[in-house]
Amino acid sequence: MSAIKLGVPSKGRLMEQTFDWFAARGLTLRRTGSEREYAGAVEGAEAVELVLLSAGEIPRELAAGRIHLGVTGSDLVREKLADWQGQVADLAPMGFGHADLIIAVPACWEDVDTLEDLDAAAHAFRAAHGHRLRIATKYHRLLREFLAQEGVADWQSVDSQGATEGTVKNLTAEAVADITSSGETLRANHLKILSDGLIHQSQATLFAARAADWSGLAAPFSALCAQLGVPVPRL
Ligand SMILES: Nc1ncnc2c1ncn2[C@@H]1O[C@H](COP(=O)(O)OP(=O)(O)OP(=O)(O)O)[C@@H](O)[C@H]1O
Ligand SMILES: O=P(O)(O)OC[C@H]1O[C@H](OP(=O)(O)OP(=O)(O)O)[C@H](O)[C@@H]1O
Repeated sequence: MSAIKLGVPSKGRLMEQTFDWFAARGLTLRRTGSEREYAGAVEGAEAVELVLLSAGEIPRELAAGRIHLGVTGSDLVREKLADWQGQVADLAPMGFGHADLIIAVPACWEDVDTLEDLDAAAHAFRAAHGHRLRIATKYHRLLREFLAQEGVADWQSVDSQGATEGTVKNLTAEAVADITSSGETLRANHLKILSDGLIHQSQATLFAARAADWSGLAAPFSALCAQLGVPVPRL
């Protein structure tokens, strides 16, 4: 018999809080095998199979229909999938994994507090240096869409897959677009958030894949949605 494949983050706080969220709804998810083996089991629901994946890969697995359901950050789905709403249905915000995707600039840039100021600074920067102001990020799509919508021009993104706040000190970027939760990393790196520089408020979210093969799964899926207390989406 086919089963509903549920993809969840394979490690860390996101995995533990995901397990807790399902446990509160009567579903026991657990890792099986050795501590390092990415195998899992589900108890308490019919025809649900656990797939442990990197949080960053869950959007792609959903889009490809290789998993039916997936838990990951709402930021990652928006960043990794073009037309994300055409590819997945948003079933439930889960109330953890909160983080803000923001734009920050050096704290010593006294004249730059807003996106309008950033736009002016970017024009001045290009005139002075002959190349565009660099914003380091791993959220290229969200940053591009946000700044286009807000009318900021004359900037370029540079890729940074980690330690993004360090790029300004290392002189590989003038500004950053990254996730923050406590704000400690920004403060420690002498960066300040633009007052209107909030791109997305992210949290862990349960998504359903439109491209997955749902044939024969309508009954277990309805039962699962009822158990989780979420409406059955139109896929
Ligand atoms: N400091 C933070 N506080 C809260 N949430 C965070 C923080 N940093 C990242 N997140 C969120 O955690 C999720 C996973 O982030 P990220 O892609 O960095 O995963 P990772 O831990 O590097 O895992 P993997 O490499 O397995 O994908 C994202 O949705 C992100 O918004
Ligand atoms: O506001 P704070 O509470 O200080 O958290 C923000 C930091 O957390 C994340 O990094 P992570 O630890 O995931 O490492 P990364 O640099 O590899 O992304 C994010 O990229 C920030 O660097």
